[in-house]
Amino acid sequence: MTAEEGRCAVCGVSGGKQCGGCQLVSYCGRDHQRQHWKAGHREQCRCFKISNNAVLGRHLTATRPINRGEVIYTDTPLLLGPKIASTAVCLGCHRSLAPQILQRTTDDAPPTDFHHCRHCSWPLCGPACETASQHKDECPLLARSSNAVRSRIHFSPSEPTRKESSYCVVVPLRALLLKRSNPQRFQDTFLTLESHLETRLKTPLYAALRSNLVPFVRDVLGMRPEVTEHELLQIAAILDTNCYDVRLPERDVKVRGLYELGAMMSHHCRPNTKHYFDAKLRLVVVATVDIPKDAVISISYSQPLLATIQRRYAIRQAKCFECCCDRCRDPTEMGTYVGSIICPQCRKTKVVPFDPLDLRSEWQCGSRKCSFRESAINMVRRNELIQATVMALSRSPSPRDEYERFLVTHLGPPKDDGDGDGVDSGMLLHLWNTNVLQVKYALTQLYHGAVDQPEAHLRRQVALCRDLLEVADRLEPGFSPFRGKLLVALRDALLILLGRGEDDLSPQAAPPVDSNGGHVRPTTSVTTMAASAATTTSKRRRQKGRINTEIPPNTGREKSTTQLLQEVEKELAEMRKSDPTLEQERPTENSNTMIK
Ligand SMILES: C[S@@+](CC[C@H](N)C(=O)[O-])C[C@H]1O[C@@H](n2cnc3c(N)ncnc32)[C@H](O)[C@@H]1O
Repeated sequence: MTAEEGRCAVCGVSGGKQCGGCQLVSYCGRDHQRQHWKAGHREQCRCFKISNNAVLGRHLTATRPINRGEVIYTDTPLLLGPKIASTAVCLGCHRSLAPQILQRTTDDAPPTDFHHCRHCSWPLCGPACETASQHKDECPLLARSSNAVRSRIHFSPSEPTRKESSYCVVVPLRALLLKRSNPQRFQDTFLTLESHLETRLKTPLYAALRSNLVPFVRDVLGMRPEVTEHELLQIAAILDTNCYDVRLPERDVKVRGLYELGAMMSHHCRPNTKHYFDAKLRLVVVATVDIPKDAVISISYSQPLLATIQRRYAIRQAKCFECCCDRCRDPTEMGTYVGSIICPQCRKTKVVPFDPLDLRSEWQCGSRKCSFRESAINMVRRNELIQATVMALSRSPSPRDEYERFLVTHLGPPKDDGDGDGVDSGMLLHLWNTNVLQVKYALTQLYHGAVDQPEAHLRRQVALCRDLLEVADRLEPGFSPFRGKLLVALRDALLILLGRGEDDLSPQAAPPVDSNGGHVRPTTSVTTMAASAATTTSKRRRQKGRINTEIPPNTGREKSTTQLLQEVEKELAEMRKSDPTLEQERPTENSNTMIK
């Protein structure tokens, strides 16, 4: 009985009230609605359905309009366990093991080894985890590998977070245990998931799995009668195509999880949902924007600040398909030009791909008056060089200062090269180029946190967050994790500024470079120069109506600290309602340049 027919799902009488959850069934009144709920609608009541088409395969579509912030579903893991290469992790509770030893280590108590399970020898946090539900069924099988594992996984003081590839056997083994305990579910759910096995078999990873995973499971663990080589590799491929990285900040580790509904989510580079994992490691999917009825419900398998070539490459490698979403098809990437550089020939306009979906397609200067052309491969090489520089900076002893220097070097302090356009012609990056964005985002995480920061740093943080929020609005709008993290960083900087009585955010109110009252560390000149370079260059370019004209002016610049803080707090309060993890992860000095 459908809502359209308007008849009560229980008694068939003309009913006036629709189920608010799915809007697919109607009731004559509350009693029958309750009765129907208990009789099974509880499990069926969803705001989405599984659809299928030639491009996406199976995917989720909305069966009614879904509001921004609504939880779309919560999904329990079908399988969970260590990643293919993992730092030492407890197979019982999935806690990282090295931090526990390091905490106990003192001058008097030198580092020891992990606790090794008394039955199978695999490392665990302690005796209690030997009988944990995750571990107890696999333990007798893993015991057959005890000699090999003891010599391979042990605590190494010089490399406490070394990744160990032996962990690649654990989740496939757990899949085989599912096959034993629930053959129907294994057959009907697990084995129907997409694997891209044929493509994966041609990769070096699968060559390695064939020579490591297969003999380990079939010969060492003695499962030859239960599983063929083909089935084992298919299991590995299904896991690689469908697993989520489950970040467990409080356990200091990332594991992989397979979720039945989660595995039905298709990808979009500008997704309409986000997800988090609750205390029971369930996957919770939340709408980040309003989703109309019948729209595809998507997540992103990638990172928003990567350029199209980089995202498509990463997706092809990890998930074996070519993304052709709106953002990938748009040479300007929703007006952000994340993958572009400024034309090395005319220095006035950005270089964009002729066909962003074709790697053989040329890139060309956006100006019709300029003849500059470059192959995609050369664009990739240029980008890789800059990327390598950024990666090196992230490993330097003082990444924050190095990042600021990078911005000064690549965006340039405002200096005129004399050609009359007010723009330094040496600089090929622009304010929203992928490398610049990665560096700016890393800076927001590095500036975040210290209450005793100099005012110049706080103002810099505010400016960086507001700039990146404009990017977020184009690339991951609404309640996205990217916007959430920026809003939290912005809120904290504004709170400190306000606490110091600084209610004026206009550039004129910023302290001059040389009069910081002893607050500012030697890095300030770089900070201030970078901030000033970014705003002035951008202003000049906008005024010139050429480079960066597509970047809208920061209209909120004149707002007072109080006003801006109120707006940010309001949005965060809305976001928090459906995402308790919003403020969970605090940045550290090691925050890298990637968002997820
Ligand atoms: C997690 S699964 C999603 C469910 C899968 N479509 C199915 O039918 O089982 C991921 C796979 O779905 C397909 N897929 C997801 N998003 C896609 C997209 N935007 N374009 C093309 N294929 C996509 C790819 O084959 C990808 O490897």
